[in-house]
Amino acid sequence: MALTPMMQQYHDAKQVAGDALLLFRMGDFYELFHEDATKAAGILGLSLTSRDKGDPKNGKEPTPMAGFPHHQLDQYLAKIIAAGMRAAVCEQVEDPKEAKGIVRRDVTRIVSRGTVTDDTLLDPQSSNFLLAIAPYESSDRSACGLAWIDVSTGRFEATSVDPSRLGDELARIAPVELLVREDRPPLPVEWSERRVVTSRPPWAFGQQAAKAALDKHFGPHALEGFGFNESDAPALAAAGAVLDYLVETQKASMAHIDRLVPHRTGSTLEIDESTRRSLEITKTIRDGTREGSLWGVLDRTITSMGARLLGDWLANPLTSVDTIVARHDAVEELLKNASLTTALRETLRSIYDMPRLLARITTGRASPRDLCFVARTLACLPKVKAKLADRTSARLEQLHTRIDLCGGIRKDLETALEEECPLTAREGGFIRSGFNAELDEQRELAKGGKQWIAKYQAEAIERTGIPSMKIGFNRVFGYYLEVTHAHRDKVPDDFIRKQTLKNAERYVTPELKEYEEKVLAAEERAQTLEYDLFVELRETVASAAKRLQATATALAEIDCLASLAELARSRNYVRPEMVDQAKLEIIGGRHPVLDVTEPEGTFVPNDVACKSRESRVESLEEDPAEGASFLLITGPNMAGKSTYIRQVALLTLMSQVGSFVPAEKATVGVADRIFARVGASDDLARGRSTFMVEMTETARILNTATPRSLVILDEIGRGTSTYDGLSIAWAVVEHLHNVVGCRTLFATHYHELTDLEAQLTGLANFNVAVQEHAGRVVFLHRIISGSADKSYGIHVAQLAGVPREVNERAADILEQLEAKSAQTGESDQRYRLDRPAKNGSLQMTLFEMADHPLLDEIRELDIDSMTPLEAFGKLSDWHEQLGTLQDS
Ligand SMILES: Nc1ncnc2c1ncn2[C@@H]1O[C@H](COP(=O)(O)OP(=O)(O)OP(=O)(O)O)[C@@H](O)[C@H]1O
Repeated sequence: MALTPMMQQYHDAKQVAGDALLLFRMGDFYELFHEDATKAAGILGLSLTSRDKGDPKNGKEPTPMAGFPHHQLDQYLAKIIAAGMRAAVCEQVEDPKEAKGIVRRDVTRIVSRGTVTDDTLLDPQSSNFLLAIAPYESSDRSACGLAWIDVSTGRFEATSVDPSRLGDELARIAPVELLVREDRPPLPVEWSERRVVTSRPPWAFGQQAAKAALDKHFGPHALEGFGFNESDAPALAAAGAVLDYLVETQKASMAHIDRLVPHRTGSTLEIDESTRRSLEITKTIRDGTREGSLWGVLDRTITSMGARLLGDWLANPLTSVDTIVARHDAVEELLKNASLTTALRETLRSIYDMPRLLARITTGRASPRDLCFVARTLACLPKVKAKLADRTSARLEQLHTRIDLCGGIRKDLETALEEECPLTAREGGFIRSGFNAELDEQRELAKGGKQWIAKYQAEAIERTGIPSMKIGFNRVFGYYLEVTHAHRDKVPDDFIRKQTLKNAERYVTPELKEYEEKVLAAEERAQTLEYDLFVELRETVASAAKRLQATATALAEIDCLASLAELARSRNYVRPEMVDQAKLEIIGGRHPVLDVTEPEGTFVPNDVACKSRESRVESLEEDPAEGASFLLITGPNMAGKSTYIRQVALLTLMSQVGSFVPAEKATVGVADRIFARVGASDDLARGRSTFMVEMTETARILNTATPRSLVILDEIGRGTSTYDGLSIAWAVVEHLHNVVGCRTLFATHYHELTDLEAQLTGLANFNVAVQEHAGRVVFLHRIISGSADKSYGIHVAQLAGVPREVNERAADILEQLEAKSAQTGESDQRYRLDRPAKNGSLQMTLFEMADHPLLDEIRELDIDSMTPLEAFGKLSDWHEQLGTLQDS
């Protein structure tokens, strides 16, 4: 059956929309049809109706249909986006009055999580990145290009990474939507969950398509100017893919995306996905929220752009001492000058989210209110600039210079706009009177006309003696005089009847028509003029977008620095001394989150001192008693081991972000990478057990840590049997101490490991002090030198409410086991790993297996040629064989 012209138009639009829900504008409604209508009815709570009755004879079902009034578009877009779907908005693109035949319609934009620009659909405090992943393979290289755009601010960056680092980069950038090649296997669940994943054809990721898209947008040769080179081919392929997608779906000017910034590894601290999660830098492990994370505690910013920048700083701590020190200098100046900081923060309260306003202005989606917000922000700039006039630190000096007052634009906006402006330009009334003579004239005419109509009504009442007669207006007849049936006989002859209602008649007169034309024409003219003036103003601001954006970036940074100063003041933080050596000395350090959440004064501060093997060797020549590189921390459950080691990692990270730290004194050597393996987590989604996850992460640390890194490890080897676990922990300690030599804090319950202090010169034992009082333990949370005497596991079980008889039985068993082990001379170290210094090969001393053939294999093993993961695999293998042997 042939389609009606309108349904043909619908089908054409649906081709463009693809899998996005097509919102098809029909008069004052957006309608959805077919499958889209059925889906929308479920997601959006719309009632499902049908457009026709179908054709039962030919087996044709009625066409499902659902819709909503046009003014509710934003509300429904928000729901569609929240449901992780995309929506294609198909508008009427010509005036129905002027249409010959059916009105023309076009898909004007495709909206998804990663392409929204409306404030109502965005999280003010987070960037909203759309990220493309471009797989890249050449004869000598396999890489992944990544490019991410925040359309709501215009930020655009790209990088090339080794495919193994893809998860880390996704955790760092935290995009909301991913563009992937449709012919590649689906991404692992943990990368795609809570994100929209949009498939794109392979050609979209090709080098040629990318070059064409980038050249078209930025102009030829712009990329070299941005600092890209030949080795960046994967990054550029991704950049082209993401830009091309925007051009295709947004159909608006993307002029605000005026730069593509290369992201270079090495300039920022490398933090892998699991470390980011374990340290709870931007969200908590428990519920994935900002509240309770480091970001939540640190953020005292006033503006949304400041909050986003701080999030960005936390995701990308610095590695250059000079740049970090420049931030610390600025924070210190603001901390010392409290009145300046208070005044700056007060002014920032009147500043709006400029990057997002500018994005809407340059893409032509701004409202008069957006322009009004720009004007208000510009009005604050002289105050901010004046306040920074006497600054002394280099960074504040630079920021002061970067604030461009944009006086001309401010004056234009202030003379043109009313104090309060409406949300849509069509509402009108936002241009000040006196700004444009023609507009004033038309407004007067329209106003005068309305007064005339009121007067005409009064005169008509007097002339006819019909007191209830009133003048009304509708779109069909324009102005009319309404007379109830009771007064019909008093209607004069010059009234022309137009419409009969149930209780009344409607009439027009020649005079009424004449004035109506004048009024309506004036109103329409005023509206058009006002809209044109609005577009002109919008363009004035858009043409200065670059200057305004640079000023906005400076304001965001001032907000961040002032926020760090305010935090340092209110929480009593100190400035860390940054050094270019791999050492760390903290006195009276506190965990930044527990410091806030624990009752005031109850958190017990602790010290730390360690330095990498290299720095230790250097300083040993001066002072043989200089600190260790490897701190082994034992202590009862619940004593505070994990808290302590995390605290050390967090204080290092905070220092490199530019923040002061919760401590009495801190000297921090810049780390190139921080690794945290804290707490057991499994990854059932990828079919990996807790132990497998632990080993993969551990292997990665051993393979990638450098002498400049900081490693914190908690309970390594806990996910397997005691001896396997101990063997692995042992080997890990040796590798980190002997081979890597980086600063390491290792919390463990394997007391056997404390014996290593005698063999490994850079290893020092620490434990967490407890007091035993009337059979109960009291946790002092104080880290002291030396190893713990026992685990107090049973005491903790008692604290946790394990029934008394179970606890007593456990204590009984423990006693018997200890007695047995004393008798036989056996200890947990039966299967200890022994590394003869001579050939460096790892051997296992299996006391009970003197003649087992496995021993030869073990003796011959060249551990140095294996990766740690291979070595662990081998160990597990042996233990398994040993187990079978013992069982038989
Ligand atoms: N320095 C401290 N001051 C005050 N309270 C602390 C301190 N350190 C830890 N705590 C408290 O002790 C609790 C347990 O700490 P943590 O989880 O670090 O212990 P743990 O030794 O790692 O335990 P387990 O071995 O059972 O994992 C924390 O939740 C915290 O409330």
